[in-house]
Amino acid sequence: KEKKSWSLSNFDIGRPLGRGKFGNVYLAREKESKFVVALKVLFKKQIHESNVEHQVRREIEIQSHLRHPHILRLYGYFHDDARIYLILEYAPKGTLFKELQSQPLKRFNEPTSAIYIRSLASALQYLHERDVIHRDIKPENLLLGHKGDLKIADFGWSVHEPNSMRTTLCGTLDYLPPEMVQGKPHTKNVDLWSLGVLCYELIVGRAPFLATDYDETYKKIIKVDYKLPEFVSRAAAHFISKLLVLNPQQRLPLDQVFLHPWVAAHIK
Ligand SMILES: Cc1cc(Nc2nc(/C=C/c3ccccc3)nc3cc(N4CCN(C)CC4)ccc23)n[nH]1
Repeated sequence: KEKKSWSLSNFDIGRPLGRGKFGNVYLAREKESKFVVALKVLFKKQIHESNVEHQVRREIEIQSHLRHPHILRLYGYFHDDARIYLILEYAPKGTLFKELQSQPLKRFNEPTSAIYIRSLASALQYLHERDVIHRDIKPENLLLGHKGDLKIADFGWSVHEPNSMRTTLCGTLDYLPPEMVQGKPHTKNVDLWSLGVLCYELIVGRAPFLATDYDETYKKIIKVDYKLPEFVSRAAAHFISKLLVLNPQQRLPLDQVFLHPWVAAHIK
């Protein structure tokens, strides 16, 4: 069917949901259908100045063709002279980052964590089958649908949550694998490392290579220097140790992730 062309006049704009480097994300509603969406506004000037036009085009091209329950939908886009607007799926339960912070112990129990990890692994498998890699899977970029189900939302460009200290404090090194922090070419196995980092963070409540400064974090990443607290089960510890592996080729492949006892044990 013919793609409808959208414009700002089709939408009622609601509250801002978050602030990005290239613009903000707003709650919005399409006037005719009353369909609620998230409208991501990117400023052409800033995109041009940061020379990321190609990246924005790539993001739009890739994300608009993806259809998976754990990947946030991009329904369409439009632009005016100053801005590009992305019409995105609205995830009503916010970011996993906020959900993690709202936990009494700032961490999830292992069954909950395993369900999040399993959802992510199925989204990554879908992406890898389509040769799409390196989706920024840190908690700030993961949203929760109305059933609390995970959605990878690739906000892409160094986004600053309204009050998440992380982006300012530790920068984005936390989730990057050794091959990326050393500027080597990266393969889809970077996502396996990030899955391990996320798993650690959900269960422990902080990133495995967290350090006071950039260089400290860098050194810990390239030495794969992390410790697991006592309360982490042996099955979880084993699972994490199979993903946080220096050599990208030796990381547990996604089809093995689903078979690992720690992940398989918590299938409802
Ligand atoms: C694209 C998108 C966002 C989205 N939903 C939401 N995004 C963001 C924060 C978004 C954001 C955007 C840019 C930079 C940083 C954060 N925060 C949200 C917070 C929400 N609430 C309602 C539920 N509360 C428990 C927490 C606060 C709900 C939806 C949110 N659906 N689709």
